[in-house]
Parts: sequence; structure tokens; C-alpha cells
Amino acid sequence: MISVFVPSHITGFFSIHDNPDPLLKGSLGAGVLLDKGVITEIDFKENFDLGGVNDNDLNLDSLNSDELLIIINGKRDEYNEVIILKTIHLMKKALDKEDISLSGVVINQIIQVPIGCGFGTSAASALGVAISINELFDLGLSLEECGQFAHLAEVELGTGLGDVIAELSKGIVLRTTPGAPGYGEAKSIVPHEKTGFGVFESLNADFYIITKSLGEISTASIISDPKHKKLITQVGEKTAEEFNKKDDGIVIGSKFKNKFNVAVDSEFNEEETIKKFMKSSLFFARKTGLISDELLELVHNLHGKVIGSSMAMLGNTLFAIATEEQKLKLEAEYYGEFDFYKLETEGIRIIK
Ligand SMILES: Nc1ncnc2c1ncn2[C@@H]1O[C@H](COP(=O)(O)OP(=O)(O)O)[C@@H](O)[C@H]1O
Ligand SMILES: CC(C)(COP(=O)(O)O)[C@@H](O)C(=O)O
Repeated sequence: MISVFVPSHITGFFSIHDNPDPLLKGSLGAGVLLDKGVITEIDFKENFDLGGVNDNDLNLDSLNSDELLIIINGKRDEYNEVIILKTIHLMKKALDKEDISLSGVVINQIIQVPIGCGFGTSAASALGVAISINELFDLGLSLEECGQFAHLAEVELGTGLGDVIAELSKGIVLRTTPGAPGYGEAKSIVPHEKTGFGVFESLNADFYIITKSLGEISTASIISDPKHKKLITQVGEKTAEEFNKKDDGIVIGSKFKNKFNVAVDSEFNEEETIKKFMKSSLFFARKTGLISDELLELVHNLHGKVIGSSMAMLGNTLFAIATEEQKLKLEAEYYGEFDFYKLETEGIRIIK
């Protein structure tokens, strides 16, 4: 069996960049990767242990039929399988070329975070499907090419713009050119890009993401609405400009060389960068009017207890980033009220 883990991605701020070519259409902005996301398992039915799947929809007929079987969180899920079917449809040419059919295949997805709440689960689902099919059938596609199918599925359904390219990265991700992987550009700003000499390898990446989801927001309804689109892009571009400014002494991913001729950022400070990212995210959430009063109250309550907090784009979800010490205190104070994740620093994992 092939198993693929794709981290979830919470966007803090973004701007929308249209293009007639869907591979170039996308968003700019910044977000954070979590150590929980979507696990996609794939194999042929005869090799698959469906013992743990206990659902009325999965009757003997569907188990005995030769059709592709998609299971999401232990059951059939016609709504959430749309992104999976879209990705497979887009891969049809690549599959037909090798004379490959998906009949008799099982795709089992475990979605570890809330769906539709701004965690980029649709992108993680699409990416997991493209990568796992590529692995199972040895299609020889690169991760970037798999990402292009996932990006196209997202853009066509209106479920996301920049999550796919971000989910191929690590830590806190800044998107600098819009588009699919291989067309757009994104860089990991925390933990800091490593130099060839591994200078930053030991930098502290013990940061935690704290969330509370109050409900879903339909991403498609916001990003296809002209009024929202205009405001999001105006505010998103202004936010990114401020975020990238260096006059506050906070270095975001730039480099200079030290006396040993090794590229380092002596001024670079992970916690300050996170603080700036969260401040920018809250500015964006407020100025676009996307954040509800309920979420603002939570932001207010967490003030001083975390590095910063804001709204997950696009879901009715609060997200905060905290140090280990802050996280331990919060766990004790708000027992059971929040979900806790670690900042994802490894990225996508494929287990064969
Ligand atoms: N217009 C739609 N039609 C069908 N399914 C949709 C549609 N929009 C979203 N979905 C499904 O809902 C899920 C969540 O999508 P999305 O709103 O992008 O959430 P998230 O914020 O978690 O990325 C996906 O699995 C996707 O397949
Ligand atoms: C914010 C969003 C447009 C949607 O994110 P989600 O609702 O999590 O699918 C994202 O894809 C981005 O471009 O930053």
C-alpha cells in the first residue's frame, strides 16, 4: 500500500491573481503548515484491509464491484469526494497514455483537520490523490507535475488558489509568484531556508498552532464574488507590502554573507517573523471585514498568551501561533477548548 501525508495549510493573508491560464492563476500571501493534514492510502481492493471501515454505504455490492472505491474518514462521502474525482479526471490523459484504469482501486483518505474551515483540505486531498496515483502506477511524474493537477482541480472547483504550492513547502510559507507548482513561487520563511553549510539546521522550530473552528465558509462563494475579490486583493497586496518591508529591522528571508563567506541572516529571528506574520494576518482579516465579532473576541482573549492570532482564510476558524511555553500554559488554562498542532517542518511524506 502507498500512503501519502500532505500537511494542512492555513492562509493568514492573500491577494487573488487572475489569469486566463489556470496554471498561472493563483494567489499571493502567506500561511502556515500544520503537522496534521490529509493522509491518502491507495491500493488494489484485494490488498486493502477494509476491516476498519464500518459504514452502511459500504455494502457488499460496493466492495465486490470493480469500480474505484473512495472512502473518506471511514465512509462514502459524495460531497467531499468531488475534489478527488476532479483530480482523477484531470489525470485521465496521463493514465490513458499508459493504458491504466482505476477499476479495482481503493482510495482511503483520512482528513485529520476540520473540512471547509480554512485548513486547505481540498488542496491536500487533491495533492494526496495525484501523488498516490503517480506512485501506485509508476507514472514517473515529478512532485511539481502532481501539484499541477491538484492546482488545476482547485482552480476549476473554486476551492483554493495558493494552498497546493504552499503545501509542497515547509513551516511558514510566503508565496511570491502566483500559480501552480513549477509556475508560481513560494518560499519557506520559518524555519529559515538552510544554507549549503547547514548553518540554520539547529534553529528552533518548536512553535505550535492553536485553532478553534466555529464553522465552515464556502471558499468558492468568496473568491468568485467580484466585491470580495476586489477588496481581498487591495488589502492583501497592501498587507504583503508591509510584511516584506525591512524598516522595522525584521528580516524576512533575505541573506548576506558572514566573514566565513557563509550566507546567514544574523538579524533573522524566527519569533519576530512569526509575530509580524500574525500581525499582518490580523490586519488583513480586519480590513477585509472577513473576521466575525465572535472570532475577534477570541483574538482579544488570547492577547498576550500567544505570539499572535487571527482568522484562518477562508473558514470561520481562529488560529494562533505560540511558543512551547505558551502552549503548555494554554493547554492547562483552556483544557479541551482548542486544538493544538505543531508547526510542520518536514513537509509531504510518501510511505511505500
Ligand atoms: N462547489 C463545490 N462542489 C462540490 N464540493 C465542494 C465544493 N466546494 C467545496 N467542496 C468540497 O468541500 C471540501 C472543502 O473545500 P474547501 O472549501 O476548499 O475547504 P478547505 O477550507 O478545507 O480547503 C472539499 O473536499 C471539496 O471537495
Ligand atoms: C485562502 C484560499 C483562497 C482558500 O483556502 P481554503 O479555504 O483553506 O481552501 C487559499 O487557497 C489561498 O490562496 O491562500
